[in-house]
Amino acid sequence: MFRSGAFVAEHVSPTTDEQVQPNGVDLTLDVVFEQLEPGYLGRDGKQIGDRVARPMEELEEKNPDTYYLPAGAYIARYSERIEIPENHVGFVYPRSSLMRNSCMLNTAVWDAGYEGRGEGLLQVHHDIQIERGARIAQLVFAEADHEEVYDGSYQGENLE
Ligand SMILES: O=c1ccn([C@H]2C[C@H](O)[C@@H](COP(=O)(O)OP(=O)(O)OP(=O)(O)O)O2)c(=O)[nH]1
Repeated sequence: MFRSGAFVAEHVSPTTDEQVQPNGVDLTLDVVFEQLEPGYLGRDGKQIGDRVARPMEELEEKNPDTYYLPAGAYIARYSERIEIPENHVGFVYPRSSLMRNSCMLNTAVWDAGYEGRGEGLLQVHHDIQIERGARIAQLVFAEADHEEVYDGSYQGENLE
């Protein structure tokens, strides 16, 4: 069973009322990165290729914190700290308005016990402007059995 947005919100911080949806919680954009160097996935290890934060365009004075993203692939970091509670698994979907603007967020599985500010693959198929802090995604929780909790290399990532 999928949990309510109100339940998900107990595990996402900070959140505003606007972010809490019937079935999940909207996540907002913090930083957009562009990968510069090849990564590596081996049988025993992995490496994330070097990346650089995209500059923000000062398009208009009233709206300075805006990314102008030409078509391409980017890594988007979410602003919110997320905890996946035991007996749950998390999934992130793109916000429909992102998709309707010819862009997509590709995401992986969020494991029980994970805590951090995670990332997603932002695919831009048509140039788009996204303000820092804009809602781009939605996190949902499903109940799930598991034996252990997450203890991988991304545990606690991007928490200051
Ligand atoms: O779209 C996603 C999906 C997951 N995560 C977070 C939560 C998840 O629990 C963690 C690790 O994901 P995964 O287990 O797929 O990573 P891995 O590549 O297998 O690395 P490791 O074995 O170090 O965990 O990354 C994200 O930030 N974005």
